[in-house]
Amino acid sequence: MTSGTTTSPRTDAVIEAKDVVAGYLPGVNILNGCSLVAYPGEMIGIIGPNGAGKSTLLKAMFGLVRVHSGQVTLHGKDITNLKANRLVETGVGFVPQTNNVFPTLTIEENLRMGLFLRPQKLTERLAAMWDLFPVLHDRRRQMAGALSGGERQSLAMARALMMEPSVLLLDEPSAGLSPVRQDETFIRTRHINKTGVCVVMVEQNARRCLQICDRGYVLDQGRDAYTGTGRELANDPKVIELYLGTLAKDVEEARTDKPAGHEHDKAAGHEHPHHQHEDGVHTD
Ligand SMILES: Nc1ncnc2c1ncn2[C@@H]1O[C@H](COP(=O)(O)OP(=O)(O)OP(=O)(O)O)[C@@H](O)[C@H]1O
Repeated sequence: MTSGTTTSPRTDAVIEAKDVVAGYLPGVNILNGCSLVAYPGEMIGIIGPNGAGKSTLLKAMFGLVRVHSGQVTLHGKDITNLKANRLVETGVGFVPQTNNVFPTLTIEENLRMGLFLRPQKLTERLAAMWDLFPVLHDRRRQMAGALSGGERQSLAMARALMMEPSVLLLDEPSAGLSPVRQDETFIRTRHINKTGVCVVMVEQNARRCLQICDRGYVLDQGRDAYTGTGRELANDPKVIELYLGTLAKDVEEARTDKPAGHEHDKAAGHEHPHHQHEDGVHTD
């Protein structure tokens, strides 16, 4: 567990935001020196109180909110304030929370739109998406507007994946879904992550987010207040006081492989190695 701005000796970051100061209006900063790093293969969750700047951080990483100072890098290359189309070309995929599909286009047309920068790979990428999302293949000629919330979320992710991004930025993928569909979305996201795509997602469902992600960031007032594994965050008294409330107990109860006699591990800082189920759900 670290507190405040994170620095790391590692040099293999996939995407990194360093001390980002950003906002929507001149003179009004929403992010006040916010940092986040995602390493190869990681799935990162961003949680925090309402208005903390979680979505703004994702948007700043995707060039949708002006970064006034600080830097965003992809594989060490500066991508700060690049336009969204350049970022997509470079390897960043972004799925906004709403309006993330073209409702009057078919599912297949939506996926074609996702690859308009590289049409020569269409057949190959469509096949990969049908593999990942069989339900989309079955309904490929239907209008996207006819999809359920969970299916639409799948299509939005598939569209972003058409360009084979190094990192997928997801803004509240479980928003508006029933608990069952939320869980399917989390597990599907973990599955996508296991195909080699780094995932950074903002989530309101902090409990589930901390269970399934490799690491989390707790944002507060536009800063990365805390970072650590889900278990570290869920058990940190300061994080609980700031945001989580009774969450630590919930996360602990969700453990299915809790061996007898390991009660001391519940204390923050007594980490033991992760155990991971095939669906990617951490249960340590
Ligand atoms: N387009 C915008 N123009 C001006 N201010 C905005 C805009 N979008 C967000 N804000 C402001 O930025 C602040 C942070 O918003 P943001 O959506 O990043 O928070 P969040 O942590 O994602 O919150 P929530 O959990 O409620 O979605 C809020 O005070 C919000 O009012």
